[in-house]
Amino acid sequence: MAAAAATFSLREVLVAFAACVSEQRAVRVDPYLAGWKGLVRFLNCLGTIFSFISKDAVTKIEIIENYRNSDQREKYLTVQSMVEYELANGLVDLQKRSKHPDSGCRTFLRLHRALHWLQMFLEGLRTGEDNSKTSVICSETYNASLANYHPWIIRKAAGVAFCALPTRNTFLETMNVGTAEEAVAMLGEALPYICEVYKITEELYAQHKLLDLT
Ligand SMILES: CCCCCCCC/C=C\CCCCCCCC(=O)N[C@@H](COP(=O)(O)O)[C@H](O)/C=C/CCCCCCCCCCCCC
Repeated sequence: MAAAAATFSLREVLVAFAACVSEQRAVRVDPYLAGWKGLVRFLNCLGTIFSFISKDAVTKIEIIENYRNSDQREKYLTVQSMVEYELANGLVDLQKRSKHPDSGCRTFLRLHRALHWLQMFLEGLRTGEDNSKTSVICSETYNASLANYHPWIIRKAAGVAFCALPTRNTFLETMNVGTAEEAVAMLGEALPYICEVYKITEELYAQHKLLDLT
């Protein structure tokens, strides 16, 4: 775990999410994906029991990266331009998944919902007692957010994986920031950026009635 953990840096994740919001309050896709990639690296340090989660996150990241590497890459520069482009060109399955099963809007929504969980989880870690259990913080925040969109079998598998999480202090020390106290301070620095990205995206998706894409 120690060698793999060395490749993760909470600072890099913070910098990525800090770079997401433009002066016009648009959410830039590239740093958003870079933030998620950093988080997936961290998840991979925690053991193979989390592989099914990181694989799904990587699949979603790659779908959007493919749009960013396509001829239409400029349309996918920000979440705002992606929504505008895909809606204007009928590229989103609004009722049920059919002709455009992996639209940018649908795929981004999955990461956006996961960002809500992340926001609550990091806040729980930040404010938790020294001896609190990461597994409890994780399952409580998961049940209050992402679990609402997952079938029983995924919820069950996630619940089993959470039991393998280390204690809060070991978890904080794995973040490569220094002591647990220093990691808590950096979480306090990172959270406002993550919250802002979440809030802007949530408003955009609500405005276009995209929050329930199946
Ligand atoms: C700052 C460092 C500390 C925090 C470290 C957190 C690391 C988290 C890294 C990645 C989180 C995973 C993001 C998962 C995205 C899930 C997207 C999703 O909801 N997918 C489902 C729906 O997709 P479609 O079928 O509609 O295409 C899919 O069914 C999900 C499958 C996999 C299971 C997802 C379980 C998510 C649990 C999230 C908690 C992660 C626990 C991390 C422990 C620290």
